[in-house]
Amino acid sequence: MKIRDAKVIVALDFDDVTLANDLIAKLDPNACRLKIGKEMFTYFGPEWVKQVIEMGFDVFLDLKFHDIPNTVAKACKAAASLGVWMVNVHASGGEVMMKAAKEALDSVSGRRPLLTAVTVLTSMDQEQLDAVMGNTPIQEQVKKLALLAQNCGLDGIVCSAQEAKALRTLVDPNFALVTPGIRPEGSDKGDQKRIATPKTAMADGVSYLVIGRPITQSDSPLDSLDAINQSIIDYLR
Ligand SMILES: O=C(O)c1cc(=O)[nH]c(=O)n1[C@@H]1O[C@H](COP(=O)(O)O)[C@@H](O)[C@H]1O
Repeated sequence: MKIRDAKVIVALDFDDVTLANDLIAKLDPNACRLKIGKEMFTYFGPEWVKQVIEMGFDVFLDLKFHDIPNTVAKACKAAASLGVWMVNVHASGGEVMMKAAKEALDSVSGRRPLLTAVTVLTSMDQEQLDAVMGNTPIQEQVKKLALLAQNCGLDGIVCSAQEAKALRTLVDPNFALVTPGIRPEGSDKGDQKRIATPKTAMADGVSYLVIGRPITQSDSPLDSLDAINQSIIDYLR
């Protein structure tokens, strides 16, 4: 199924590159984008990332950089050299770090990856956030980091779809809301806490839906992706 400007980013969290490549070979770059995260990058490295990009896919390199500004800036530049479509940092790294990342990407020649910032991980609920942050409501923390990221010139944030509706009234219309924790009706939550269905996420204004296990671990990943894309098309109609 081909859809224009694919909204689904399939999270490839495999420890076996053959399994990942088998799935990628069946996927259509017009029907989804791909996310390569810490596990696969650590096992299979930048050359494999380049191979996936050469197959025509937009790749979100999800390494969630969080370090001193100089280190994060250089890491972002390294990510850009691979030709990735999107790269992310942790917004809690702060203003100086995010601006350094943005400046580093602005200085690269050719296509510059989108730069997004993780706000509050979708695996966290209020109780977990309280344990690290004191008593700040999740929604408020996400809003604060979203505005900080936007003011630093980033292209968007990673948040849960549960915050999307409120954020849409706050951030620029083209500021990307990238939302993991997407669970089609009836699928297993796993370790995700702040979840939403693809349809609700779209209705609440998200830009991209990051979906891993509900697709990659399903009996028929292609059918699962098609069903999600169809629900998005139905919503957009
Ligand atoms: O940055 C991310 O992509 C991310 C941020 C976040 O807050 N929560 C989150 O789940 N992710 C990633 O999104 C993917 C979600 O995968 P599933 O839970 O299998 O759908 C994983 O690869 C996570 O690393």
